[in-house]
Amino acid sequence: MRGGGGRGGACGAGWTCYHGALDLFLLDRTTHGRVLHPQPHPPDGRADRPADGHPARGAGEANAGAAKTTTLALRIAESLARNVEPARILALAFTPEARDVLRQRLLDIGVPWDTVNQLDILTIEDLAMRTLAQLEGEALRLTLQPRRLKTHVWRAVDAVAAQYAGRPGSRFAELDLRKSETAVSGYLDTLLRLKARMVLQGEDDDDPVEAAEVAQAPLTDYLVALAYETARLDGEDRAVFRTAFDPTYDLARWLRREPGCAQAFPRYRVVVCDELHDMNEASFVIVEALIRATGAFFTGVGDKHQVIHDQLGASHDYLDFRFRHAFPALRAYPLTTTYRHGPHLTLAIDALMDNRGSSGVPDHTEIRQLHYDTAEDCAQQVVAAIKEWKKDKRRLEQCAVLMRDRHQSIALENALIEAGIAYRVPVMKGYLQREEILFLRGVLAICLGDLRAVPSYEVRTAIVEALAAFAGLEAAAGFEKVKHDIAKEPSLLRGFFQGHLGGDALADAETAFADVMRYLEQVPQDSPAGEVLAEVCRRMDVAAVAKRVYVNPYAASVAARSIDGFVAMAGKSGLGLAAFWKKINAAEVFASRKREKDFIHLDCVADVKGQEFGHVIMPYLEVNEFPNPLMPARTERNLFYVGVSRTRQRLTLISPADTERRSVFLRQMQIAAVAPKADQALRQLENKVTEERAFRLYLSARYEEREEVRQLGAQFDTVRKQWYIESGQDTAPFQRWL
Ligand SMILES: Nc1ncnc2c1ncn2[C@@H]1O[C@H](COP(=O)(O)OP(=O)(O)OP(=O)(O)O)[C@@H](O)[C@H]1O
Repeated sequence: MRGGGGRGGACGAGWTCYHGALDLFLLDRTTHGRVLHPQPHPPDGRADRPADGHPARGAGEANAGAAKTTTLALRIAESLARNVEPARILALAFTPEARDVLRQRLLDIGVPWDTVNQLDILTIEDLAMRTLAQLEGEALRLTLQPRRLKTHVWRAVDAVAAQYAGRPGSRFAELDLRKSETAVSGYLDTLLRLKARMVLQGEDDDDPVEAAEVAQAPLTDYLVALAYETARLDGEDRAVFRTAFDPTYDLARWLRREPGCAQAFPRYRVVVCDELHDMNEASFVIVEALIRATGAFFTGVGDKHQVIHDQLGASHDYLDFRFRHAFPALRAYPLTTTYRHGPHLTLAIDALMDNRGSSGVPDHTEIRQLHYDTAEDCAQQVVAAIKEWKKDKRRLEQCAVLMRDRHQSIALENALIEAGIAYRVPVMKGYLQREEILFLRGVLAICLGDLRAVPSYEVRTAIVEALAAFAGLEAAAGFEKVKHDIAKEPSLLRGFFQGHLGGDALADAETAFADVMRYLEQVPQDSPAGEVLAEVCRRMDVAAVAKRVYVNPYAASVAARSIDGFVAMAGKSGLGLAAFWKKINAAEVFASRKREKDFIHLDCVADVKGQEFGHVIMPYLEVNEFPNPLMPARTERNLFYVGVSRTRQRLTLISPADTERRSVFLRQMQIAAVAPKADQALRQLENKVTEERAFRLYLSARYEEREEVRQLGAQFDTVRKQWYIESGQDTAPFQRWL
């Protein structure tokens, strides 16, 4: 049973390596973050050993890269080595990205593929869906888009109006009931917060005025939330519809009401949970019930500075005291040394977060700063930073461009395409495939009568969907079928939308799309693309349409900025409609080509939690971009921290040439001020390594030779990622690697 996956040079050996790595990890007293063990003994009853022997500290210091995920992977590997069946091990995370990183880390430390596949590695939402399906006897279906929830919110508003409003002298007389896009978004935000915190009472329970006060929600929002939930649950246990997070909430409700439901959880013996800083009340109810019902040995890790989902009720309270309160036998171990980057970045991050951490990596992690005047200039700097990395003979796949938001990707993607640099966009779609841009592509396709030029069937379908969403036609009868018909036979596109011109759907639509269609009918095909798209946006008042489509003002503002960027790009290209259409379709072919190597990652910071890259490039570090003024200041700082702390070897920060316009975070990192202290810390680490080297002989063995050297008695240095033998050891068997 040998390790299947793994990065070149990482542990990569089989079972015994788990013990080797685990022992090394446990004996090393410089680890980081926070590890919680509610039960004192692992499954086989052997006394558990603390990560660093320290008693729990009050608030718990935490840094990124302090081996939290690795600790969980090792805990699982250790359990497997002690013959716990894989099917009785559960690894939990809060986001799909964190779940995938945990899975990859197991492969990295050498757990074989087939064993990893037998483990349950789930998000809490996955677990909730699976358990609810079992309790309810059928698979769950989710409604995912907020705009589809709008009618439910409107009905809830009507229900509240019918029940309370206008009662003279009543304390409900001043209810502020509205149905605008902004109001709907506000109601949905409050609803999510109330559910995440589990503070929404039943309709017949307490006095709603008092309940709203306790829940710290405006009375109107609270009543709308109550009416919405009453309709969603239809007075029954089973939900009439569910959107994201509802499975977690519904399972938590079941468990509170009928604790016996917890018997539906499989009989896990070992449960680990990553990113506990993302925990909210509903998730906590589930995890607590799971631990109690199964009696599993639990290990959880978290870092309070990585709380970026506070709109979902995430809080470090769970990490700090809720677990301790629920499980008095819990033991907490601080993890305070990062193994991801050297002291220069560690100390700059400490200055940013007002934290005290240290580094265990004897390397000078470079922090480079570049500056720009315009968005395009910034994108060119990104290209230059990538080329420099390549020139230094580093792998492109180790390079990630991390943005605050997706609207920034237009200039970046164009610059990458122009420079012939391949890129991957794992969570965030490339800009050409995002809904608001698909809408504009749809406009071009109608104008030129050339949807056929889009090679992918899925993208053609998505274009028709986006056009319908922006035109307010999604709900038109038979649209589902029509959408696929058009994708199969692209020539139907124009006719479909023209068909609505004289008819009722478009004429009555709340958007000005009918006017746009009439404009497109007569626009000359050799018109400049930028002008046509700008006119379409003006006629439609596209910012207002984005608010209707995306409901949430923040999401709408990002979409509107994305559209502005695309129209500006069309204008700057100076191309006519046909030439611009050809150019973007060719760009899409380039961007969506599948590649196994020689590509960089392009993603939003919020979506790369848990991951790490050799070179992190953070562009557009300017006022009004990062921090984003629409979001809470603390969350923005945490998000920036998540971004910079993904770095292993090099961090490139790109900000405006004008110092006034630079992001406040750059100043807060105090990069120059901490450098002398970092130099000193680095020297100490290097001395330590030199001392260790006096006792170690490092081997030049390659990854493929790991088994051979291991069997001959070599050991693996996880920091240097290199095999070695002790100085007194017989060197004869190792001559060819010395
Ligand atoms: N004992 C160790 N010695 C050397 N390297 C280690 C050790 N433990 C972990 N690492 C390496 O340190 C890096 C960071 O580890 P890991 O991803 O587990 O940290 P984390 O605390 O989960 O990070 P984050 O929360 O920021 O995502 C990884 O590359 C891992 O292989």
